[in-house]
Amino acid sequence: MNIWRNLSARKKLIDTFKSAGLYLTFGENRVYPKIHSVKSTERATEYVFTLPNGLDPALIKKNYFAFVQHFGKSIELDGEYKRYTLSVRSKAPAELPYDFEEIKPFIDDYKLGIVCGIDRKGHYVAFDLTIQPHILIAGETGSGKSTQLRSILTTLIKTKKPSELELYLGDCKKSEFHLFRKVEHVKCVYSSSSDIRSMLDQVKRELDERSDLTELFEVGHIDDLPAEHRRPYIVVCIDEFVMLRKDEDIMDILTEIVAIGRTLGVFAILSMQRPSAKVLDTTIRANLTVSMGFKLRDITESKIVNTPNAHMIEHSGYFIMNSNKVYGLQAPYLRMEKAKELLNPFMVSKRQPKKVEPATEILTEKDVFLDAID
Ligand SMILES: Nc1ncnc2c1ncn2[C@@H]1O[C@H](COP(=O)(O)OP(=O)(O)OP(=O)(O)O)[C@@H](O)[C@H]1O
Repeated sequence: MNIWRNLSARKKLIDTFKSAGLYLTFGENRVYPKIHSVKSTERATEYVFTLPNGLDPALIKKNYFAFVQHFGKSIELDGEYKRYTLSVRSKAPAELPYDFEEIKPFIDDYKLGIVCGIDRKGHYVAFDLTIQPHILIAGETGSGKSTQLRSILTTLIKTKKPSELELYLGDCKKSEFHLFRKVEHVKCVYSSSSDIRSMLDQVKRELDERSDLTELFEVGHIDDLPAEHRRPYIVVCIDEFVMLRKDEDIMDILTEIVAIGRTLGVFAILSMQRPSAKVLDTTIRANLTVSMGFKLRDITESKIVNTPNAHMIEHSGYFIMNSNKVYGLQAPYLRMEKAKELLNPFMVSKRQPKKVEPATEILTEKDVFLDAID
C-alpha cells in the first residue's frame, strides 16, 4: 500500500473515532485509539487498533453505526477489551471468478471439501462434508443457487476419484445438471419424480447394505470397514426438491439419508427457491447442518433457512451461511462454459445416458410454491 493511501486510510479511521466519540480527553487534548497497522489486499483492507487504557470498550459496540457510516456495510469488527481488527471489504469485485488452483489448498486436508466462498476479510471459507453433513441451499430466482451447486459439484469431481465418490443428481427444474450427465462419478441425472424415486430407492438399498456391513464388522463408520468392503462416498444432490414434497416415499428416503447418512458416507445437498416451513419443518431441517441462504424474500424465509438477514442481500452470488457459525460470503462464480471445460477430462460415454430434456415451459410460482398456495 503506498504511503498516500495508507495515510488517507488512517485519516478515515481517525475521523470514525472522532464521530463515534472514541477518545479520551485530557484538558484540551484528545487521545484516540492507536492504529497499529493498515494492510490492503485486492479484496479487503484490514486495520488493527487498540483502545487507550480507560476507554470503555462498550463504546465500540454502541457506536458501531459510525464505522458503517464511514466504511459502508461490508465491514467486520472483531476484538474485545483493547485490541480490535476492522476489516473492510473492497468495493465488491462484481464477481469472484472460480479458480480451482486458488481454492484447492483450502480443501486439501478434507475428505469431501466444500468451498463456500470468501468472507469480508477476503479469506476462503471451506468445510468437510463428512464432518458437517447435508447442505440446504435456498434463494430466490437469480440469486446464485445453481451456480453454487455447479461449483460445489465441480470441485468434488475434481478432487475425488470415481472410485471414491458417486453422485446421484435430481434436477427437478431440468435446467442445471445436464452438464454432469456424462461425468464418470455421476451415477444418474433424473428429473421426473418417478425417476428420482427409483434413484433414491437405489440409495436406500445402499444405505441398508452399508448399515448391515457396519453392524457385521462392528464399526461405527463406513471409513473403518476392512479395505475390501470400503464403499465410495455418495452425494445426493437435488435441485428444487420442494417439487417432490408430495411424494411421501421420496421424502421418507431423504429424511433417512439426512438422519443416518453421515456415518454411512451418504450425504445430501438440497436446494430450494422458496423455503417452506411445511417441507423443512421435519427431521430433514434438523439434520441439514449447513444452510446457505442466498437472497431470500423476507425475514420469515431467512428464519426458516436459519440464515439471519439473507433477505437483505443485494447481489447475486452473496449469501449467509450458517454452520456452527454465521458467515456473510461471496460465492465463487463458475460459468457454465468454464465448468464444461473443467469437467471435460472426466467425461465418459455412458451406455444409456439418461436424457434430461431441457425445460419446455417456464417454471411458475405454482410449480414451486404449491404448498404456499394450497
Ligand atoms: N457467485 C456469483 N458471483 C456473481 N454473480 C453470480 C454468482 N452466481 C450467480 N451470479 C449471477 O446471477 C445469475 C443467476 O445465477 P443462478 O442461475 O445461479 O441463480 P439461481 O438462484 O439458481 O436462479 P434460478 O432459481 O432461477 O435457477 C447468473 O447468471 C449470474 O449473472
